[in-house]
Order: sequence, then structure tokens, then C-alpha cells
Amino acid sequence: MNSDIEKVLVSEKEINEANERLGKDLTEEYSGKNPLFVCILRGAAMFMMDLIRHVDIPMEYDFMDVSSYGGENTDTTGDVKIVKDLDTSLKGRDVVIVEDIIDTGFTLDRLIKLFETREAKSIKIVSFLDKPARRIKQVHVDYIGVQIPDAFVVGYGMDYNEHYRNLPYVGVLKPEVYNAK
Ligand SMILES: O=P(O)(O)OC[C@H]1O[C@H](OP(=O)(O)OP(=O)(O)O)[C@H](O)[C@@H]1O
Ligand SMILES: Nc1nc2[nH]cnc2c(=O)[nH]1
Repeated sequence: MNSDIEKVLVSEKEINEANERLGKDLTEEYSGKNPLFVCILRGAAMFMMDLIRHVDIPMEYDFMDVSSYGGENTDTTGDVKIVKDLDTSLKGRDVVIVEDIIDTGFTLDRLIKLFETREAKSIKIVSFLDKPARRIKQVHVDYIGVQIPDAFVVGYGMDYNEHYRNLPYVGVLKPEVYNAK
């Protein structure tokens, strides 16, 4: 285990189990619909690539980069900025927004409103993690991998100051890691 990690919250085994279950559910729901999976960079990249191995139907994907947290800031600003937009039209498409984590809900709330203006036929959300204790915007998350308590997590795509995204599990950092920065 990485020496900066205090505790593993979601193990590799639990990650694989969640992805298998979610992939099966999405395969059933979207059969015959050629859904467009929209990966919200950067955190959700690892999750989406694992998830779609279990989605056994024709589908497409695209990437969008939005940002509300930056650098050493582990709290939300409520201000969501589009850094890179989609290349694919959403008009008439069954869209699945793929997120790594829903925390305050600000990012998702903003994205859903934006995608509605782009005339998507349907919009559903799959998030690997859900942290309901910190919700400010009430958003409906259709598919959830794992619910976690109120803690700032890293790994499996998620960063602290751009580090730890490559860890194959989700964990909590030791307090001294923050103090050292
Ligand atoms: O529910 P919220 O409070 O809005 O938080 C969730 C968002 O925060 C994270 O992204 P972040 O801005 O950290 O960017 P990153 O994915 O590039 O690390 C995560 O990927 C979500 O998009
Ligand atoms: N890395 C990381 N990004 C987040 N964005 C919203 N919540 C979190 C979190 O717990 N960890």
C-alpha cells in the first residue's frame, strides 16, 4: 500500500465487483439504444474504462473536462468551469454521465442543466462513489458503485493536488500529508 494512505475505503476487489454489477445493469437498460457515455475528466477516466468492459452492447463514448476543485483545495467552490467540451452532439441521444464521485452535487447539477439544453433524449448518471453527507444540490444518481462516508478520498482516478490518481484502490490520506504541503 502507498505509504501516504491511512486507510483503504474501497479495495480493488470491491471496485471490480461494483463495476461488474453496474455494467450488467447498464447493459440491460441500454440494450438497443446505442447510448453515449460521457466521461467527466479527469477523475472518472479510470472508472469509465473499467466499467465499459462490462457493458456488452453497442455504445459510444466522449470526454468532457470540468473543474470545480483545484490544487490543494479539498473543498468545493460551487463554481463549475468547462475546460474541454464534448465533440459529440447530444441531440436525441440516450446519455449516461460517468462520474467518479458525487460530493456537493454542484458539478452534476450544472451538467444536467447544460445537457438538457442540448436536447439529449434521456440523461442518466452513473457514479463510482457517492458521498451523500455533503450534498448541497439534490441530484438524482441513477447508478452508484459504492457509498462512502464524509472523507476526502484519493485513488482510482481521484487526486490530491494531481497525485494518487493511479492508485488501484480508494483511500484516505494520512493527516501529515496535508500538513506537509
Ligand atoms: O459533487 P461535487 O462537489 O461537484 O464534486 C464532484 C466533482 O469533483 C471531482 O472533480 P474535480 O473538480 O476534483 O476534478 P478532477 O476530476 O479533474 O479531479 C469529481 O470528479 C466530480 O466531477
Ligand atoms: N479527490 C477527490 N475529489 C473530490 N471531489 C469531490 N469530492 C472529492 C474527494 O473526496 N476526493
